[in-house]
Amino acid sequence: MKAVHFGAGNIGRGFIGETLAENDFEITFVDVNEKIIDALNERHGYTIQLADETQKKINVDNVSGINNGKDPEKVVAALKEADIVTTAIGPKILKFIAPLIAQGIQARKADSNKHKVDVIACENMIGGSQSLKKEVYSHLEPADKEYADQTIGFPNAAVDRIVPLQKHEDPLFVSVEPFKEWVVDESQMAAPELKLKKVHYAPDLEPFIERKLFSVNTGHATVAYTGKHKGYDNIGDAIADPEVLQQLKRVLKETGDLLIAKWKFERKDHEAYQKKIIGRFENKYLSDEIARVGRTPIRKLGYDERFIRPIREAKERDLSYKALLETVGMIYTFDEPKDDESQELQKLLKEESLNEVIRKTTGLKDEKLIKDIEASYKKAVETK
Ligand SMILES: NC(=O)C1=CN([C@@H]2O[C@H](COP(=O)(O)OP(=O)(O)OC[C@H]3O[C@@H](n4cnc5c(N)ncnc54)[C@H](O)[C@@H]3O)[C@@H](O)[C@H]2O)C=CC1
Ligand SMILES: O=P(O)(O)OC[C@H]1O[C@](O)(CO)[C@@H](O)[C@@H]1O
Repeated sequence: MKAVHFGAGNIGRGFIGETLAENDFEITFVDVNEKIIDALNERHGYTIQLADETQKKINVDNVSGINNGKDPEKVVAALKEADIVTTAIGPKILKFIAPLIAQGIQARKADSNKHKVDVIACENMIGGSQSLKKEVYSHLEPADKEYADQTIGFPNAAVDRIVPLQKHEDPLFVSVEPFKEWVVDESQMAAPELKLKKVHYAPDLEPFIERKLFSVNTGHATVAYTGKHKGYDNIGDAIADPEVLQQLKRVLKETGDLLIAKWKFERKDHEAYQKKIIGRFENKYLSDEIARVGRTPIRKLGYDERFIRPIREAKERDLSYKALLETVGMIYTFDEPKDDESQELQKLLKEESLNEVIRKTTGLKDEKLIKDIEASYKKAVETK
């Protein structure tokens, strides 16, 4: 069976590739990074290493690569033959690969291919695959859409594994944490008979993705922004600081109370889940930069993202969101030269009123919340 995977980066090679290979797929990675694509085509395999005391190595074989910047027609040809399509490319990049996926669908239609296939976006976002579907459909004619409605699924998914930036001589080598969880919304699949082992299929993804995004991602980002505020550059150093750890625990208490109220998780199970997450962030075998975990702060400040959505929903339910607000204040002080969005945010704060920047970045219209964030930002500036 054949898989086409967009994004041969950290999670692409370090998690999705591993899982597809374990399920006996021949994998075609699609990426614009020439060095990675050349290495995949030279060696047709790469190694993953677990970041724990075992240092276990896992080989991923039967892989090749296509540079979509240079050879888009080869990507369309691969999509024509694919049994599954996956992405781990970044939420903002999905719209750039959508035209190619649309051409792949048109090529399958031209072949009268009735074989059903799922396109699964493995990105840290709510509704990733459905959002990709919208982009893809914007490039299709009505008859193509009808064909796609019958044969192509876009099931949302949640993927969880910490894969930091990689700095090895071998450009394909990836060091990953041992923990991994990939959940797919079964109700949105076109080909539910194709189930991957080691992937969990849920009748409703929402509780899973919210639990993951508002615990792992809100929590990790809190360590990054609080750590940066205190002058750290590395997640391990930041979380070793009792004040950063305390802020993480306060934030997780707030998102936990919301998740328990909303999805009726058992408190003791959820607390065990949170404890495990903190242990994952403290993993001494991983070296993770704050610049990576805090990357693209404007995206992370979004209306449906890991901070503003739990704040909005906690407010609606009369639950506390004090610590979340404090972290949001610190996000606006995140000045990271390696991150373009952080620089854009700092520029915005110099050129426009604070009120305007908060409205623009969060999409909020709630005056009280906007005022609260203003106060929280001012406090973060004073205490930096
Ligand atoms: N690294 C992690 O621990 C996790 C990441 N994710 C999600 O996975 C996605 C990817 O994250 P990472 O692997 O960390 O990033 P990454 O930067 O390592 O990988 C992204 C890859 O996409 C490629 N790319 C960028 N623009 C492209 C384009 N137009 N066409 C083809 N390829 C293009 C890049 O060259 C890169 O190889 C993100 O949405 C992230 O939220 C989800 C869970 C864990
Ligand atoms: O990819 P994003 O959304 O920038 O966020 C990075 C996140 O990815 C992870 O590595 C895994 O979900 C988290 O540790 C981190 O919070």
